[in-house]
Amino acid sequence: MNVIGTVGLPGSGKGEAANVAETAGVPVVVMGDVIREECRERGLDPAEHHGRIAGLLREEEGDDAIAARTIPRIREAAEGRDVDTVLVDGLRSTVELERFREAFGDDFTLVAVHAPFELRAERLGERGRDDSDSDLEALRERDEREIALGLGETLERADVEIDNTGTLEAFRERVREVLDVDAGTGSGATGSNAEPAGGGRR
Ligand SMILES: Nc1ncnc2c1ncn2[C@@H]1O[C@H](COP(=O)(O)OP(=O)(O)OP(=O)(O)O)[C@@H](O)[C@H]1O
Repeated sequence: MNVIGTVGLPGSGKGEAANVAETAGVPVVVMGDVIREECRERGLDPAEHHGRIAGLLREEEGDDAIAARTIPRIREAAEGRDVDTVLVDGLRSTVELERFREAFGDDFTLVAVHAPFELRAERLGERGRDDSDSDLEALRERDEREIALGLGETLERADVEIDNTGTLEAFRERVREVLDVDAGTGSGATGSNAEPAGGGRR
């Protein structure tokens, strides 16, 4: 099984990469889902407590806690499906990277998605998912928080780099190349069980 992890600063294009994977029938495991689930188990609203619970999990179970909890989900995502690639969205630190390398060895590939600050700010502003993203200062703070967690160092240790400074279509094509899937049929090297691409975009 090939496990492809993505890493990138806020707004770099990780979510888009995950959309491309899903459209091509490649299962996507989102590390943040582990935290959302933990929030619910503790009776807390994830929208409000996500950051605090992520920190708490790391304190209680170690810096690799979220990666450790994600590993069985990755294996489950591939189980019973005619796929041999799984995409993992949400790596944040080298500790997590090491945990994945330990679990999957050479089958783990870290893909860094890069886009400059101004472009990310513009794209996040356009998306309107989070009002504060249109505020450059808020994005700068988010960047700093992520870098403090170890995201910068993790980016530097990527196996594959994707530059997301061109069109969305060019980016999607590059992601398909890295995932080794086709746009048209969703079949590619990951198997034939995939849904047809094209209409599945969120
Ligand atoms: N090449 C591109 N051209 C135009 N828009 C893009 C491009 N790449 C991504 N976008 C858009 O920019 C926004 C941010 O991208 P995306 O959500 O994939 O980032 P992200 O890395 O997942 O961010 P976050 O960490 O905040 O979740 C999205 O609306 C996405 O559709």
